[in-house]
Amino acid sequence: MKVAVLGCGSVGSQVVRLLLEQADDLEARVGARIEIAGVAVRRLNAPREIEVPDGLLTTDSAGLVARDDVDLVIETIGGIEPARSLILRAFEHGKSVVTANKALLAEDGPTLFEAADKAERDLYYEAAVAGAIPILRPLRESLAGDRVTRVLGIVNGTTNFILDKMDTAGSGFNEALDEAQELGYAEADPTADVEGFDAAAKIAILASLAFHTRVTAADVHREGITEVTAADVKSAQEMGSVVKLLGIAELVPSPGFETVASATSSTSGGGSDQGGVSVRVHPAMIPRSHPLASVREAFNAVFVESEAAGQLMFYGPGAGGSPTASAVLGDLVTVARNRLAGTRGAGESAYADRRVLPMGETVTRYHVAIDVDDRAGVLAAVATAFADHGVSIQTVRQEGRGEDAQLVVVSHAATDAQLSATVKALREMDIVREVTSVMRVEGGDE
Ligand SMILES: NC(=O)C1=CN([C@@H]2O[C@H](COP(=O)(O)OP(=O)(O)OC[C@H]3O[C@@H](n4cnc5c(N)ncnc54)[C@H](O)[C@@H]3O)[C@@H](O)[C@H]2O)C=CC1
Ligand SMILES: N[C@@H](CC=O)C(=O)O
Ligand code: NA
Repeated sequence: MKVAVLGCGSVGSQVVRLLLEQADDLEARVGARIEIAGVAVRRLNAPREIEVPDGLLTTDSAGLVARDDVDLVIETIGGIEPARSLILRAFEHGKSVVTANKALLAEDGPTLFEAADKAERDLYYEAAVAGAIPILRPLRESLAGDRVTRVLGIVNGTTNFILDKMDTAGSGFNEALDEAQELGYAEADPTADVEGFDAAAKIAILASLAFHTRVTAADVHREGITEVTAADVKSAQEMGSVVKLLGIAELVPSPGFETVASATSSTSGGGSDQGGVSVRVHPAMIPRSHPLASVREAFNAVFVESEAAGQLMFYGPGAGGSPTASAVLGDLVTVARNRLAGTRGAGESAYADRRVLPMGETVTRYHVAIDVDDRAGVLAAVATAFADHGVSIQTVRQEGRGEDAQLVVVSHAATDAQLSATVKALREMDIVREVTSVMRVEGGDE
């Protein structure tokens, strides 16, 4: 079998290395030798991490994917174009495709799935979410008989590294970002990481698979970590929590349904049901006892809750050329085997067609730290602001006295709209000097 590799950057170069170094083992596992037909690059003599054998490099990516002798195409160029056109062209010419491209899948996955269906070929993309960690195949295959209710993920290595440094070394945001860039985790332009775009693409892909529906990056409520301050991190520490950038996808029962289980058990013949989904990326405080709190440095983890299996956690390296290439090669073995057997894996499963809730309707909890005047009636006034917006308080503690008095309130679950209206009202109160920290709370009791 012949494989075309598109792109020879961090991931593509490691894919080529593994294809060459492990050719004999791959042959034994697949049942056919996998040879590289060509490696498409932008410039033939650019510096590369590996030496590509003579005659394989080409700048004609469109020609390579259409070649008659090519069976399989690996796309590691990234971005929307020309990656999308090349993948569509590969399907038009009957190739099976493996890609690491989360941005493209999250923006325009359905176009790719439809092309794969029409061509009756495979489209596999394990590397696109959390790098080496097997998470898409478990959702698509291992958990296909269960009902997933929630996915919580630390799916961006750069932001986890920054938040971890702020927590453990007391680093400031910029200092931690500089270190992440020096260590090669962050992109040269780290906007996609720190503003949550990368995590948003990944949680859109996870939500689609977990809930058998279509969720695109545009559906995801997204907040990055640029506003996270040392005060937020300290406030989290004081309540035994840690700040993480979380990708969250959860099944939400429709009004009138008591639980997710009752909503989903109403499934009709066509498979659609009454539950919607909330899909979001934002910083959140989680208790240090939660398994995700132990995910340090640039590691990733995806915590899955399902009705029958209960809680599962998938952990490991979510970025880097070699770990990501491991996931690409795993997919390659599967699609090559399928091709030899004249079959294909499961395609897109989007039968449930669920509504994506606006953030205002999403039920969350807030941690709010407020600098206040330390005098009689202040606590009651603050509590009233919460009550006026229908938000119940779980805990309040006071820190400091006089000029330094601070109230730290953790709410019970309420809609995000109720909670943000409460914070707005607090900011307008005379007794409130400053609202110093507002952050959502996840992973604890409601
Ligand atoms: N680097 C990582 O840790 C991870 C990357 N990914 C995904 O893997 C993909 C590749 O990422 P990286 O290797 O990190 O990016 P990269 O920027 O290191 O490599 C992309 C390569 O594609 C080349 N390229 C651009 N246009 C081309 C064209 N028209 N024809 C041929 N080559 C072209 C570029 O010159 C570059 O060498 C992206 O979709 C990324 O999101 C996924 C998980 C982790
Ligand atoms: N920049 C990403 C790389 C992989 O997706 C990250 O930091 O996780
Ligand atoms: Na993965």
